[in-house]
Amino acid sequence: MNDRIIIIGAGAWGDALSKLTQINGCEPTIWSRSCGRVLSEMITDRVAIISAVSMSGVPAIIDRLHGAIEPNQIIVTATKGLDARTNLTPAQLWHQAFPNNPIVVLSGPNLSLEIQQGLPAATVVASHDVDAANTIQTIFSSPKFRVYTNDDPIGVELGGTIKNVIAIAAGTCDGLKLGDNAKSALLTRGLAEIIRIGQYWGGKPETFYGLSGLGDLLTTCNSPLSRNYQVGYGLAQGQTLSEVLANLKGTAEGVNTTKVLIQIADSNQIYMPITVLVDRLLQGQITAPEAIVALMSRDRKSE
Ligand SMILES: NC(=O)c1ccc[n+]([C@@H]2O[C@H](COP(=O)([O-])OP(=O)(O)OC[C@H]3O[C@@H](n4cnc5c(N)ncnc54)[C@H](O)[C@@H]3O)[C@@H](O)[C@H]2O)c1
Ligand SMILES: O=P(O)(O)OC[C@H](O)CO
Repeated sequence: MNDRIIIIGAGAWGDALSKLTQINGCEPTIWSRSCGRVLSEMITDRVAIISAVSMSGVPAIIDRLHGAIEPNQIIVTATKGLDARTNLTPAQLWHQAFPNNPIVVLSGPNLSLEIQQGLPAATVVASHDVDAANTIQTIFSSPKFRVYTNDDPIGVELGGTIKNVIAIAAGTCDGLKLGDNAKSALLTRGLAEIIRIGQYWGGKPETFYGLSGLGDLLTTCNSPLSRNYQVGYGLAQGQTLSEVLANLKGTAEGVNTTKVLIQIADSNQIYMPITVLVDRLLQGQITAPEAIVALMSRDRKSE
């Protein structure tokens, strides 16, 4: 299987995933927009096609691959975002375009810099196709990377995606130096919010307590390496969103994910108080201290 993997996207995550497969003796081909080669010509005979592009690039990559993928090829999506045009997840977009292919979602608490440094980590590969999940587990498993299979791809995908919104809130909380009590309250209520909308979308509640939900929430909300956390931290310092994004290395998917979540929550009456305030903060309609006051002064309720 040495050279039969292709990774699409040479950003921070595509590079880290490539390194993980190399530990197992794979020699993956990496495709990026700037490599000068035709993607559809490079996927012939690949066992797995691994997409690690940011959300904004997923529709364009799918377009490039139309008519080129064989039904037995496994599509792995490692993107953590939501499509602003359709409100679909990346795995749903891939499935819509390639309904006969096995789709595997790869997601977990996986900061790329720590993985590049050779530090240990764990992740989840989720699919309705057990054989496909097992194949991807074998490709990535190593003493540095523990890979669990899972049969709830939508739950795994949404955990890793929605936590980015809570990570923006967590960065804001730390930027304002609100302390550990406030942070724990935010993360716990943030998880409740993730489960509420995640279940509506079809995810299993227990999935959100696993690595791709709670696990990734803890990593992203506690690490200054997280770009989403950095967005919240910068806003708490009084920077505008444009100023924060201008200095950010790479993509903070939570910014666009917030917009999509607000639309879904609004049209389905799903209560998402943290997401609503993150949205208002990102839009510059409210300051970080005002967002905290608004969160704390809501109507009393039971847990
Ligand atoms: N960096 C991490 O620690 C990490 C970990 C897990 C998951 N992710 C997720 O992986 C995805 C990519 O993250 P990243 O950190 O590599 O981001 P990045 O900003 O470093 O890289 C994004 C990549 O997507 C490519 N891309 C964007 N639009 C494209 C298009 N239209 N056509 C072709 N390629 C396009 C870019 O060229 C680049 O290679 C995100 O959804 C992110 O949430 C990142
Ligand atoms: O840098 P972020 O905020 O995109 O976080 C990276 C990963 O999602 C952490 O698992």
